Order: sequence, then C-alpha cells, then structure tokens
Amino acid sequence: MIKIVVAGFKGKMGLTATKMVIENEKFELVGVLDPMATEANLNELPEFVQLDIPVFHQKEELVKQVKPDVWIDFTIPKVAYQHTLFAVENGIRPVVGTTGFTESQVAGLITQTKEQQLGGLIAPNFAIGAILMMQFAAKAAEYFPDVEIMELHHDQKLDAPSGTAIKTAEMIAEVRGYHQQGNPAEKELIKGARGADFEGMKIHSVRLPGLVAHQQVQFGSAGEGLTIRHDSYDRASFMTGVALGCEKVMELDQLVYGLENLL
Ligand SMILES: NC(=O)c1ccc[n+]([C@@H]2O[C@H](COP(=O)([O-])OP(=O)(O)OC[C@H]3O[C@@H](n4cnc5c(N)ncnc54)[C@H](O)[C@@H]3O)[C@@H](O)[C@H]2O)c1
Ligand SMILES: O=C(O)C1=N[C@H](C(=O)O)CCC1
Repeated sequence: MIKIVVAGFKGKMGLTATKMVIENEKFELVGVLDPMATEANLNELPEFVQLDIPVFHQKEELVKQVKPDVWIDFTIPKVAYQHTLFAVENGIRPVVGTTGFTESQVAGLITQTKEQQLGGLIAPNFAIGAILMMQFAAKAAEYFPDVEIMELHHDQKLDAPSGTAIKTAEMIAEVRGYHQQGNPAEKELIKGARGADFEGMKIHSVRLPGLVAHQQVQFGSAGEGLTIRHDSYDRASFMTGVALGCEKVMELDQLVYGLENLL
C-alpha cells in the first residue's frame, strides 16, 4: 500500500483527493494537513466518522508523526513551493496540483530530486482530456502559428493565467518559438484588453461563478480556423490523473512537470 498525506484537505480539490485516496485499495491515507482545520481527526467530519486519520495543522508536526510515501498538494500558490521543497527534503514524493510555480522553482526541484533520486510530479492539470487538449494544440501549432488561449475558471481562483494556460503556451512556444501576432501598430484603449502575452501569443482569463475549469485554444489562418476545447465540469475529472501520479512517482527517480510525462 502506498502511504499518502493530503495537504489542503479542507479545500475543493483536497477534499475530492482525500475521498479518492480513501476509496482506492492501493492507497492508505496516513494524515491530512490544513492549518485552517479545527479538527484533530478526520472522523470529526460527518462523512468520515468510521475513520481514524490524524489532522495536522503544521507540516513539521506531520513528519514527526507519520512516514508517508507520497504528499498530495492542493493548497494555494503562496505555499505550494515551500510544501514541495519540504516534502522532497523529507524524502516524501510530491504529487502537486497546486498552481503558481515559477519556471526556476520547477527547475530547482527537478535538480534536487535528481540528486536524491526521488520521484515526484507537478501537474498543472490532472484531467486526461486537458493533457490531450494541450498535446493537440502543440501539434496544431506546427501548421497554425497564430493562436490565442482562453482559460475560464470559477471565481474563487487565486492565480491568473491558470497553470494549464501557461503550460499550454510553453508547449506551443516549444514548437513555434516567438511569433509576433496581430497588428504591430495595435493600441489597447483599455489596459489589458489584449490579454497577457507569452512569446507573442495572447492568454485571456475569465472568472465566473458556475464554472469549474475550461480552456479553449483558438487557431486562425488564411480562410480557416481551428478550435480545441476542454471542459472539466466536475472535480472528479482530475482524480484518475492524481491516482496515476501517486502510483507512478513510486517508480520515478526524479520530479517531472506535467502528467503527459507519465502517460
Ligand atoms: N492540477 C490540477 O488538475 C488542478 C485542479 C484543480 C485545482 N488545481 C489547483 O489546486 C489548488 C487548490 O485549488 P482548490 O480549488 O482546491 O482551492 P481551495 O481554495 O478550495 O483550497 C485550498 C486549501 O488549501 C488550504 N491551505 C492554505 N494554506 C495551507 C497550508 N499552508 N497548508 C495546508 N493547506 C493550506 C486552505 O485552507 C484550503 O482549504 C489551486 O492552486 C488550483 O489552481 C489544480
Ligand atoms: O480550479 C482551479 O483553480 C484549477 N486550476 C488549474 C490551473 O490553474 O490550470 C487547472 C484546473 C482547475
């Protein structure tokens, strides 16, 4: 059995991941972490009365009391890097869905895990359909260099653009490099009207109640257009990927960035 802790278990994704770990016979939930939690044990919550799982409020307290193999992280961008580093330093394989990592943070964690020969995963999106959307978009960019990315999320999201949009833009940029788009003389009459810029491609972030996680990658060329879209209507869409990540990191000897590396 793979021993797992879930950081951010009181959040939308953390709670979904906690239930997935409990229900998966290959996994054993050995603890959960959230400084906002008022409980000392998961069984204080009505849906988990039959369980006996300690709730930790500090990560230092967690590693003193339990020895997990895997650290699932769905917290907030401000703490995710510190958490991942902490997990690695304590020999715990991170499976991180929290977004907001910088390129240099990811690079540093890859170097460190290589030195320790410790598996790990940072995946901006765990939905299999989202991975395909990003891969199809990278393929399309070979023929359609003009592209704009529209990501749409629920209105509680802290970071913009989304981790998925940044990863998509990175994958497209790998194929086509920098490419100036639109009219070089265009002027924004309202600041931000053209969105964020990544290597010449624009990224637009929509935040509305009712949404979960959605992204449209729209290509245009002479007389034709191509739109690739993915929709997560429910957070269950991410759980196949999280479970796969928890199993695969046990075999890896370094951290990888993106679930596509494990498919
Ligand atoms: N990779 C994916 O597939 C995927 C999918 C959905 C969301 N996300 C990302 O996951 C993150 C969480 O999303 P959410 O919708 O669940 O957010 P949320 O706000 O519902 O939950 C975040 C939780 O983190 C907790 N938290 C804050 N500081 C903490 C700390 N120091 N230690 C432990 N827990 C702490 C909060 O109390 C809260 O319960 C975001 O960065 C989001 O972008 C990724
Ligand atoms: O709900 C969120 O927040 C999500 N964030 C990820 C991102 O930033 O790409 C992906 C899915 C949902």
